[in-house]
Formats: sequence, structure tokens, C-alpha cells
Amino acid sequence: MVKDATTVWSNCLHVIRENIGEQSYKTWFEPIVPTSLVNNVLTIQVPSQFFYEWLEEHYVGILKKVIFQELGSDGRLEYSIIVDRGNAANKPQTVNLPTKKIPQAVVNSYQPEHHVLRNPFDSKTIDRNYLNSQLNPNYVFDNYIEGDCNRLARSAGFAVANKPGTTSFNPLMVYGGVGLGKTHLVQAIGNHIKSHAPEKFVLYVSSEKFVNQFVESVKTNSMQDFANFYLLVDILIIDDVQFLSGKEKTQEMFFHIFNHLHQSGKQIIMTSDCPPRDLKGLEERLLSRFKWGLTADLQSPDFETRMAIIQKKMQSDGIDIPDNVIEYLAYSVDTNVRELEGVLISLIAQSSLNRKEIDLELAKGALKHIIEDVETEVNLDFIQKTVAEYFNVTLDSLKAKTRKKEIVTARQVAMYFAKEYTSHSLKSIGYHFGGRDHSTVIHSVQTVSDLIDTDKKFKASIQELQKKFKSKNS
Ligand SMILES: Nc1ncnc2c1ncn2[C@@H]1O[C@H](COP(=O)(O)OP(=O)(O)OP(=O)(O)O)[C@@H](O)[C@H]1O
Repeated sequence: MVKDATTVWSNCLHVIRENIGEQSYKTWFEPIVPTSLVNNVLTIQVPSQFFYEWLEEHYVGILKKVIFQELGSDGRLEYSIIVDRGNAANKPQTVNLPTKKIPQAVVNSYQPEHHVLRNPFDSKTIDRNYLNSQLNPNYVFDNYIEGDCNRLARSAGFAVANKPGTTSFNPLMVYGGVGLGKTHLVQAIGNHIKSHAPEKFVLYVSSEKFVNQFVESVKTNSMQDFANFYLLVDILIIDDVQFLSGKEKTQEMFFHIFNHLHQSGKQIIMTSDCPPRDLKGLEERLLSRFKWGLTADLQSPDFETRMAIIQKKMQSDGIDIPDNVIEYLAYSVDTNVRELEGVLISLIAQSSLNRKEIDLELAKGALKHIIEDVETEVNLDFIQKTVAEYFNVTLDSLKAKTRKKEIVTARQVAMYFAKEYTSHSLKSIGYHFGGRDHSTVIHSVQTVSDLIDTDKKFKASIQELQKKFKSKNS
């Protein structure tokens, strides 16, 4: 049977989908179109050079495998790259798989022409007060630590920063919980563009400010000025778009501005505290536009990223901090980067106020103030102390290597309560019990739960301990 490109690619996708995450599959594989299969060479069309490079960097292994499976050892894959705008012919360029980078000459020939938009309005009519939203020069790529938690968003952001308005990431939507680095990242894009192309009009504005400005323009009957100003922007960075929710008139204006900028090849970058599909109170037509480009999330930073962030921050403040303190802080503060920064500031303050070197003891003290505020009253120290007393073992033995039965039981119970009553991650709990790993914590929690179900005496002990913790909490 003669194979065709669509069938071969769909077989490949089947295997790829099973081997990578759903979000990655949607982002990187759904937009690909198979275009031809000639002499055992399958050509697939990808939306941009960045897209091609990302596939090469991250998925070359699986791609080679599936091509081998489908087409045998002489099977090959070629990419054809679409360039969004600018090149008159818009003819896809093909590149062979093993080539890591597209030759610069090829790239150049496909660069869109520099986009110059005539100012459609008389700039004199524009209220320069709108220009107040400025970029923070401290938010740059150089001090934005990369990790698994932000890799896609950061890379896409960097691509946009290098070629605003001409990648397929328009709009670029970055979403994530509080303090995870959304504002830092989008401002880094703005700063990068400003430093490489000072003539571009980069505007950062919070959605709240956008709403307030709009409301003010309605009051003073100057909506046209408001619109005129925003239509001049080359790169619009709008933070926290969830704030537009329920504000219909502002959304209408934003929709108009969005369309105009997008059609003119201007870059739009947005942030939100949740993915577009969960943005309540936003018009469907606006939401559907948000999905035109790329949506990338920021996750809570993993341990290694937290370590790197602490190192970088201390380094830039010219402060020396021992490795064991960095490790301790990175294990203990696992919620978000802002909180991590809060702990560092408190630590530096205490060190200079008390004229003490930063060491583990000082770090524990600094953390106590902060963690006790955000956690329940029952913290890890209290749990360990209470459980150790109850089982009549020493506090140190909970953290030691010993496998004596009564100590193992006490340790498992303490881990069980740590999981129940604190917001520490499994990894962090393990760390506070003598550097055990998270699977030991899972095992302990499971063992205690099983014993509660099967051993009445044990269950009574747990209930007694529970009372102590509950009375402390109330
Ligand atoms: N990957 C990172 N590397 C270095 N610093 C970071 C990183 N992520 C966040 N930060 C720092 O953490 C702090 C909080 O980040 P930012 O204000 O950008 O978060 P946010 O997601 O916009 O939060 P919110 O939703 O509350 O506005 C900032 O000082 C920022 O510099």
C-alpha cells in the first residue's frame, strides 16, 4: 500500500501523544501540518523558525524514533517553515532534520520587512499622562532564572523579545499564580526590546490602570484620545487581564485596540492569574483572540530553581551566604518567589541589625517570623516535639538514621501530621526529617493511614495527638 503524508504523520502523532504531556502535545504538535511524502521524506509545516528550533531541541529523539518506525532506516523528516508576514512569496522553506540551525542567509531572506506604521492620529492630541506606566529596569532576562517551572514561557518570551510582532506568539499570554514571576518576565521582554530597538514604543500597563484610564476618558469625554494613544503602541504589555472581567465597556475598547494592533503586526503580551479558559466574565470574542498566539504557564519553582534564585539574588546584593543556608531556605520556602524574596530580605535585615554573619541559626530565626504567619499555628517543630515526647523518643532520633522500631513509628507519625497540618511539600518534610526523600514521606503517611484502619490502639494514640494539635490551632 502506498503511504501518504497524512497517514504517516497521524501514526507518528499517535505515538508522540502517548509519550509527552498533553499541554506540550497541544502546543508543539497540533499546529503542525504534514505536507508531502516523497522518496521516503516526510515534510511537515511548522509555524515559525522558533517552533522548528524548539522541536529540534526538545523532541528530536522521539521524532527520529517515530520516523524510523513509520518509514524505516532511510526515512527522513524535513520541516517547512512558514513566516507569518512580510515575504511576498511566503513560500515555505524546507530544512533537513539534522541541521541544528537554519542557515542565516535563509533566515534573512524570510525576514518580514521592517514594519512601519504611519501614525494615524495627530500625536499632539494625546494626553502624555498615559505614558506613566513605565518599565522597571530591574526586570530583565539576565536575572530571570530559568527552570522547569518557566521554561516554555521564558523561551517564548525571549523569542518575542527578539522579534516582536513577527513570531507566531502573538498574543503571548503568560499565566500563573501569585508571585511566580509573570510581571518580571513580561517586563523583561519590554526592556529587551527597548534596549535593542529604542525607537519602538513599548508600553507596560496594568489592567487596573487601563480600566481606570478608560473610565476617566469616558467621564471627560476623551475616549478617542484614549484609543488614539493605545493605537500608537508598538508593543503592548498588559498585566493581570483577569481584572477586565465583568467590565464590558472596557473590554469593548480593548477588543478594538487589540484587533488594530494585531492586524498592524504589533506585539501584544498579556498576563493573567489563570488560563484563558478559566477567565470568567470575559467576552468570548476576546477570549478566542487570546488563544491566537501562545499561552504559557508559570509553575511554582522547583527546588533547583529556588536554589538558583537565592544564589542570584544574594550575588547581586553582594552578600555571601553559605551553601547549607541556601539549601535550607530553598527547601523551606516552596510557595512562590515573592515569599522567598521576603525571607531573604528579612534574613539580610536581621544579619545587619544584629551584626551577625548569615548562618543556619539566623536563617531558622528569620524563617520562623515569616512561616508562622502564613502557616497554621502547628508548625513542623511543634509536631516533631509533641510526637517525640508522646512516644518518649528524642527529637534528634526523629532526624537520625536509626531504624529502631519505636523510633521509626514515631518518625512516621510525625511525618503523617506534618503532611496533615502544614503546607510543607513532601520534599520539604523529608528534608526536615534528616534529609529523607519524598517517597519515604509518602510511605510513612500510607503506613500510618493503614495502621489507623487496622489497629485500634494505634488509632487511639493518633486521636490523642490530634487533640493536642487541634487545641493548639483553635
Ligand atoms: N524566575 C525568576 N527568577 C528570578 N526572580 C524571579 C523569578 N520569578 C519571580 N521572580 C521575582 O519574584 C518576585 C515576584 O515576581 P512577579 O511580581 O513578577 O510575580 P507575579 O507573578 O507578577 O505576581 P502577582 O500575580 O502577584 O503580580 C519579583 O521580585 C521577581 O523579580
